[in-house]
Amino acid sequence: MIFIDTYISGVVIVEPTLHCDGRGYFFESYNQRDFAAHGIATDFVQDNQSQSVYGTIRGLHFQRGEHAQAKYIRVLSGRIRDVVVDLRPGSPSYGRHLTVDLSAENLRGLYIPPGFAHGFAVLSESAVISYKCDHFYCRAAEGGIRYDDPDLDIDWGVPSAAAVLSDKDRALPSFKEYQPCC
Ligand SMILES: Cc1cn([C@H]2C[C@H](O)[C@@H](COP(=O)(O)OP(=O)(O)O[C@H]3O[C@H](C)C(=O)[C@H](O)[C@H]3O)O2)c(=O)[nH]c1=O
Repeated sequence: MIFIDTYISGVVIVEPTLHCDGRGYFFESYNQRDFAAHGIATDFVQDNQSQSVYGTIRGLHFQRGEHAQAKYIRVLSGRIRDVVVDLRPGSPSYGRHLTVDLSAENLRGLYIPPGFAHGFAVLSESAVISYKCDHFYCRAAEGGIRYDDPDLDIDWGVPSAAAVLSDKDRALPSFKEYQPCC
């Protein structure tokens, strides 16, 4: 697998090595040794999977403090625009965001270290994503920032009239209002 560093330190695109033959293809979708060789120590404890219809925006979410999660996201079907916002105190890219389109066609994965708000928008009719987390879900530690925050000004690739969000996400605070600590 090939690791592509991005302009936000620690956020890495992962391109698998495909092995094709007359039956189809095979690739290693995750390899702890290869991640470590790229300087990414991983100890994932939970796998998540979600399916969403076109226009769904899930996020921007994070877990606070000791519950902060590193994630490794892949798309099993469809296409998404994945978005990360750097919330790491003191980071030179604090408050900057990165968008990466991931799909079942490009097979790209995205590794996100702890300290980021994460979300994605579904650009295809439907999308199924699968992602690894290195800390367990903790509802009490959940936080978030609204997807349409004017300061972040994120292009989700979905017209706002088509956006499908949970009530929880519609009620998230702005970047200015969110409380980063603890
Ligand atoms: C995240 C999570 C949720 N849940 C339960 C809680 C709710 O009853 C239900 C749906 O949760 P939620 O609406 O928070 O799901 P998403 O909007 O997909 O949240 C995720 O969206 C963005 C993209 C993320 O990166 C996070 O992993 C996560 O916040 O699943 C669990 O049981 N375990 C979990 O790990």
